[in-house]
This record gives sequence, C-alpha cells and structure tokens, in this order.
Amino acid sequence: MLVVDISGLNKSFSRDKRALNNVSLQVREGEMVALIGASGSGKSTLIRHIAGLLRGDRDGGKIEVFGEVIQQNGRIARGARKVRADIGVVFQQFNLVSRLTVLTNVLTGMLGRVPAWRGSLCLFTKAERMRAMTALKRVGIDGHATKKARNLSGGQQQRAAIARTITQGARLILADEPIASLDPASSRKVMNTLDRVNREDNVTVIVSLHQVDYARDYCARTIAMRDGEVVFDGPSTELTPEFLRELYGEYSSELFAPAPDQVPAKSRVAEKDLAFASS
Ligand SMILES: Nc1ncnc2c1ncn2[C@@H]1O[C@H](COP(=O)(O)OP(=O)(O)OP(=O)(O)O)[C@@H](O)[C@H]1O
Repeated sequence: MLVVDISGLNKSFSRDKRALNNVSLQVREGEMVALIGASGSGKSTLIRHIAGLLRGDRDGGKIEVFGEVIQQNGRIARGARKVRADIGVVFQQFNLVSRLTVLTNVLTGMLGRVPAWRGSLCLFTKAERMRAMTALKRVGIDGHATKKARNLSGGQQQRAAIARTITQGARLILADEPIASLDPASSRKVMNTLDRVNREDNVTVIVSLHQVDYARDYCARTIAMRDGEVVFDGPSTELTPEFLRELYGEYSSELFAPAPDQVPAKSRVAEKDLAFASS
C-alpha cells in the first residue's frame, strides 16, 4: 500500500527561487525513509507539505496520503483533516507545551479522537490515561510522566513527542530533524525509539536528518535533496562518502558527523558519560 504519493510538487517562497522543484516520490507502508540534504535543501518544506501545513504553488502538483488527496495545485483538499488524524509530526523543537506535564502532553495526541469539549478541558478517561502511560512506558520515560515537560532533557522531550504520536494512533510519523539539537547518546535513543515504532507497529516513518550516518544506520532507504530537488532515492547502503561528495560537492561536509578527533576533548568526555546515563 502506498502511504505517500507525491507528484510534481513545486513550492516558491519568492519569485526567483523554488524551495521545492518538481518533487515526485512514493513511500510504501512500513518503510522507514531518511530525508537528507544540506541546510536549506528543502527537507522541512517537503515534510510540512506532506503534513498539510504548507500549500504548494498553483502549479504545485499533488500529494496523496493513504490514498486520499491532501493537496493539489496549492489547494488543501477537503478530506485532508481526516487524514491528518493519522499523521504524527515530531519537530526539532517546540514539540511540547512546556508548562504542562509530560502525561498531559502525550494525552493531547488524543485530541483528534475525543469530543472537543473534553479535549479543551483536558478531561481524559482512565482508559485514555492508561493508553498514554503505556506509550510513555514504550519510549522508556514513564517515570517522568508527572514532571513538567520543560524539566525533561531534549532527548526525553523528543521521546515524549513520539509517545504522543503512539497515543494518537498515527500510521505515518513525519519527524523533522528530531535529533538535530541532541548529543549523540540522546540521538541514538530517539532514533531507536522511532525504529521500534516502525518495526513493532508497522508505522511508516519519514525522518529528516542532517547527518548521513544515522540515515545509513536506521533507514533502508534514503532520499537526498539538493536545492529543492530529489537528487538521490535508493538504498542507504549506496551512500558512501565518495558518492556523497560527488552528489553534494561543496555542501557535502555538512552531511558527515565530525570525526572524534575534531570534537573538543571536553565534549568527548561528556559524550562518553552520556552514553552510560539512564533516560
Ligand atoms: N517560511 C519561509 N519563508 C521564506 N523562505 C523559506 C521559508 N521556509 C523555508 N524557506 C526557504 O526554502 C528553502 C528550503 O528550506 P528548508 O527549511 O525546507 O530546508 P531544510 O533542508 O529543512 O534546511 P535545514 O536543514 O537548515 O532545516 C530555503 O532556501 C529556505 O530559506
């Protein structure tokens, strides 16, 4: 089954430059696909279009999700709202409401599925709370359920955001640079969590990443973008450093994590400590 089907997607924020240029791609159910590219290549813009948060140009092509048209030629389709209930989005930052507890944040995943009056008052049933707690347990942070979201580390917040998509019952997760501001140990935990949700629940995942190492380690398929165009779509195993250097030219250095000897000694120690830290 096709989960995402994009044909001829164009997006211009200004007259002289297209942020997305004739993007066409398909993603099948159960895939975990990495979206890589240098800064400004169009990863976030593409993800926002699939989520129905941005509209393409008037000649902007078509996006279907789960067989339903989400948008076509710059118009959001009528059925988009219903489809959005099945799409969970995890952003790089601002994922959670910082003053609310972790549990309440995760419960907001249910908002599309409970009556509006109950949702607005944050009145959730015991079964709904249990569902949220189960999701928190699965991502390994149930011990933090009653804490305010702002008191969690960046990695824990991202895992809470993934727990929210589990509670939502999302069948497609769009993760927009979920590990961009995390240390390596936290990044692994977040990627492991996405990987488990993908494998255990057959949830389709599209995850944009700055660095190619994570794409190779976690995703069988990678889509690479440059200047708003798809320049590679294939097995992640083909993403050798030589291939990427050729593909990205001057931008290629952005795609690799710094070698350990390029990281200042102080942060190397912190990294080592974090690798053994619990959640
Ligand atoms: N709201 C906006 N208004 C104007 N231009 C925008 C807007 N959002 C994105 N762009 C432009 O569109 C292009 C693609 O940006 P996008 O954020 O999608 O890239 P990206 O690959 O996600 O980059 P990064 O990895 O730095 O997040 C860039 O040239 C960017 O400046």
